[in-house]
Amino acid sequence: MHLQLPAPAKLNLFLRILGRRPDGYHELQTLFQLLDYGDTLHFESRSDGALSVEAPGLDVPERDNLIYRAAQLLRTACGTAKGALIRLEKILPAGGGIGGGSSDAATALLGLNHLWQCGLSINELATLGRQLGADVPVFVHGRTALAEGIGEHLVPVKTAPQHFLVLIPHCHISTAEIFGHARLTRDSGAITLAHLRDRVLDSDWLLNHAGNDCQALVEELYPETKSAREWLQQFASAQLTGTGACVFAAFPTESEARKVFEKRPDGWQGFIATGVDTSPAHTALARHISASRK
Ligand SMILES: C[C@@](CO)(OP(=O)(O)O)[C@H](O)COP(=O)(O)OP(=O)(O)OC[C@H]1O[C@@H](n2ccc(N)nc2=O)[C@H](O)[C@@H]1O
Ligand SMILES: Nc1ncnc2c1ncn2[C@@H]1O[C@H](COP(=O)(O)OP(=O)(O)O)[C@@H](O)[C@H]1O
Repeated sequence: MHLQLPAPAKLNLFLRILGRRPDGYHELQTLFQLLDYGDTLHFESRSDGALSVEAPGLDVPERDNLIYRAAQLLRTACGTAKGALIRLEKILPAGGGIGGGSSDAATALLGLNHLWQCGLSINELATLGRQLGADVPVFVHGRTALAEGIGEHLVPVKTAPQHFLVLIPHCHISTAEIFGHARLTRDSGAITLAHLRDRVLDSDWLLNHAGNDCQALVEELYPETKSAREWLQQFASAQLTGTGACVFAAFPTESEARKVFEKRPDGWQGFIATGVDTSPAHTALARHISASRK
């Protein structure tokens, strides 16, 4: 059987760091905005039980690929000896703060749970995904959401329809490096969830008041992220996503976003994407399941 599923990117429309836990992880408040843009995974089931992941262009050994690790975890959890060939069409930059690796892992869990008929619930898949990274559960649940804890307490929200211009500076930023840095702001006051929920439709409030606590440090360590944000800031409020490196701004229409994108300096990379409430991976899997029942 062949199955093709998207692995969408996310943006952190704001990111507040409330403190550090004894295990070194940080308590956050963030808004994960899912996008209609991302990688694609192609799955083929294999009868010989072998598992392989092809990821042309991605400089990660096969066994370290989050897709491979997700597949192994799922095989153990559901006690199957079935195999698969998974091919990754990678367009999201690694270390960009847009969740590419985490989303690939989540799509692998969703796709293989179906292909291998494991029958795990979304909550069970999210718990497995958490072992791979703090960002994996939001992609498994597949809803744009406010997140607390280390990103695992999720409250789905609807955001204003928006088109995002995302710039990809030429640097790869390690999440662990930023969270381990002595000068990271990690004492933001918590905002109550109800208060946050009232403001998710207000993009100016999000960008101007909620902010991203990683941004000042990341801009100091990686000045190319600052140059990208300052350039974008000429046209709309612009901000870093996650621990970087990507920066983004929101526009009411796609054509406004595109007009600004076309003005970017030579050699600058990026993309335009629309915010979505539901993950395209969930939509595509539901469509596949309903088509195969006919
Ligand atoms: C903070 C976010 C916001 O989206 O940054 P980005 O990676 O997207 O930039 C994510 O939640 C990251 O999630 P993810 O990239 O899956 O993180 P993990 O692999 O679990 O952790 C990488 C490292 O970051 C640190 N870390 C991560 C999440 C967190 N809430 N507190 C932390 O201190 C830990 O040091 C950990 O060793
Ligand atoms: N399928 C994958 N796609 C991208 N990165 C992966 C993948 N599997 C493992 N990785 C590793 O995970 C790291 C973080 O990737 P990614 O999730 O794209 O960045 P970020 O957390 O900044 O959004 C990469 O630098 C890479 O070493």
